[in-house]
Formats: sequence, structure tokens, C-alpha cells
Amino acid sequence: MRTVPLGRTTCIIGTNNSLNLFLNLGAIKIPFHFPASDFKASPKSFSSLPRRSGLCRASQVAELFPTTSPEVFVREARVEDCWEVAETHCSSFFPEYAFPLDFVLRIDRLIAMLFGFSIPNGCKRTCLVAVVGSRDKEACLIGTEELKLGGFDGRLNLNKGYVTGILTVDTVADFLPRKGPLRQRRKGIAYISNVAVRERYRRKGIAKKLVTKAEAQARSWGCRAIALHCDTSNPGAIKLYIGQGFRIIKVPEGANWPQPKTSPNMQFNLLIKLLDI
Ligand SMILES: CC(=O)SCCNC(=O)CCNC(=O)[C@H](O)C(C)(C)COP(=O)(O)OP(=O)(O)OC[C@H]1O[C@@H](n2cnc3c(N)ncnc32)[C@H](O)[C@@H]1OP(=O)(O)O
Repeated sequence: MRTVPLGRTTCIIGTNNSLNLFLNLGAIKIPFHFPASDFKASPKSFSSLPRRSGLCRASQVAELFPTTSPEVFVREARVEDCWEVAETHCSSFFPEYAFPLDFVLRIDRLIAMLFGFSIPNGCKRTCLVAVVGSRDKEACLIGTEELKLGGFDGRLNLNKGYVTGILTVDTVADFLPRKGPLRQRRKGIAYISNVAVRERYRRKGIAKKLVTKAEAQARSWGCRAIALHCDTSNPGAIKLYIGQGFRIIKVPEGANWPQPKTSPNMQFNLLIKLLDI
């Protein structure tokens, strides 16, 4: 038996290759059981799973959607985008996962996005999406502007378009050094995270559009700077941010500044851009 914790989901792979999933929603645990007969799995390597006929990787579902569209525009994510946001995140950051773990990851991400976004008082967070196939002015929105679910606009749009890229921007400053002896949260600096563009849409300027929109959002919140962490072994992303005017900040010797919580071996650069308001 093998237990794989995945954020809000615990995945237990039985000795007979059956799969038990538990979605942890606070006090509630929702169990799902997939019998071994559903798929032939090697408990050692889920990434080399032979696929059950009729089943495909969750990322392949995306392949069914249109690839080309004349225009990409960036807007705030809405609830109806949730699955595509989770799908874009997981296929970009964990491309090596195969069914069923890739599917579980997406469910986990979805739950984290909808129920796990508790934002400290006075802070803001928005998830932006780059969309093809629908302009915002064509949007037929159902619901009120005040309705928010996590970082998502809670209104529904029946003509939603297709999500090709994502970015989260906030003023929570969880990964910025704290201020003074009381270690207060830093104000006036927006923070970008979770930037991802679906593989088929890369090198078309979509990430640039997302970053530009995030900067505009930060300005509208009154921020004077915008920051992010980027994995030092991701030269493409570093080039993107340097090209957008970000500069790498040298961390003072001995300083124990916070970093994103990913794999312990990952090294990050802190990049900052000053915003003219
Ligand atoms: C703060 C964070 O979240 S960092 C994490 C970044 N995300 C990831 O690494 C997830 C996987 N990667 C991706 O999703 C994408 O490759 C991204 C987000 C890094 C880039 O998205 P794209 O839409 O392809 O970037 P975009 O087309 O706007 O590129 C702008 C510029 O960045 C640079 N750039 C982007 N990707 C690359 C690359 N793979 N290699 C070299 N340069 C690159 C180039 O200078 C490019 O301009 P050019 O195409 O005119 O040469």
C-alpha cells in the first residue's frame, strides 16, 4: 500500500493496485474508490501507466478544444473557468503526471482554488485568465459583482471562451520579507504567482499579456511595485520577466527571506519591478 498526499487530497494505492482517494474538506473527508479493474497500474510508476481504452490523460481532454483563434484577451477568472484553470496549472507545472494522478491533481487544485483561498483582512487576490474564443464585452453574466469565490469572480458567463493561460496576483505578501520587529506584512507590493500558459499556446506573447494586466491590476490597488519568485532553473520564464522590466534582487547575506513552498531542493530568484503610478 502506498499513500500519496496531494495537498487537499490523499491518494492511497492499494496492494492490489486499487486506488482510494480522500478529498479533505476541513472536518469532512469525501472518499472515492477506483477498483484495480478500472486501470492497470504499476504502483511504482504511475507516470508509465498503460491507459485504459476510452480513458485519456486529463490534459488530453484539452486537445479536444479549438487550437487556433484570432484573439487572446486577459480578464479576471470566473467560476466557470475553474476546471480549465486547474487543467492549465497542472499540465504546465506537472506535465509528467499520467492518469489517474493527473486527474486527482486537477481535482485537488480545483478544491484548493475554490475553498482554500482565505485572504487576510485588507488584502486582495485575483486570478487572471488569458482566453480565446470570446470577448468580454460579449459576456452574458449571471450573478452580482460582489459574489467572490476564492480569487474568482463568482458570476457565471454562458459564452466563456477557452482558457489558454493563467496568473494569480495578490497583495498578501506571504513570500516577501516581513517588516520591523513586529514582522508586519509588507504593503504596497503586489505579488505574482502561478503563471502558466498551455504548451500549444506558448511563445505567442500570452504570458506577456498576463503580466501586463497584473501590473495594471496592482496599480489599481495602489501598489508601487510588483514582485515574484522564479525557479532559477527556468531560464525561459526569467527571460520573460527581465524582458518585462523586472530585476533580480540580491538577497542579503544571511537573510532568511521566505520562499514559495515547493520542492525543498528548488532554488528561486526574487524579481521586482517598480510601477509608475
Ligand atoms: C512567477 C511564476 O509563476 S514563474 C513560473 C513560470 N511558469 C512555468 O514555468 C510553467 C511552464 N511554462 C509556461 O507556462 C510558459 O512557458 C511561460 C509562462 C514561462 C511563458 O509563457 P509564453 O506565453 O510562452 O511567454 P511569451 O510568449 O509571452 O514570451 C515572452 C518572452 O519571454 C521569453 N520566453 C518565454 N518562454 C521562453 C522559452 N521557453 N525560452 C526562452 N525564452 C522564453 C522570450 O523572450 C519571449 O519573447 P519572444 O517569444 O518574442 O522571444
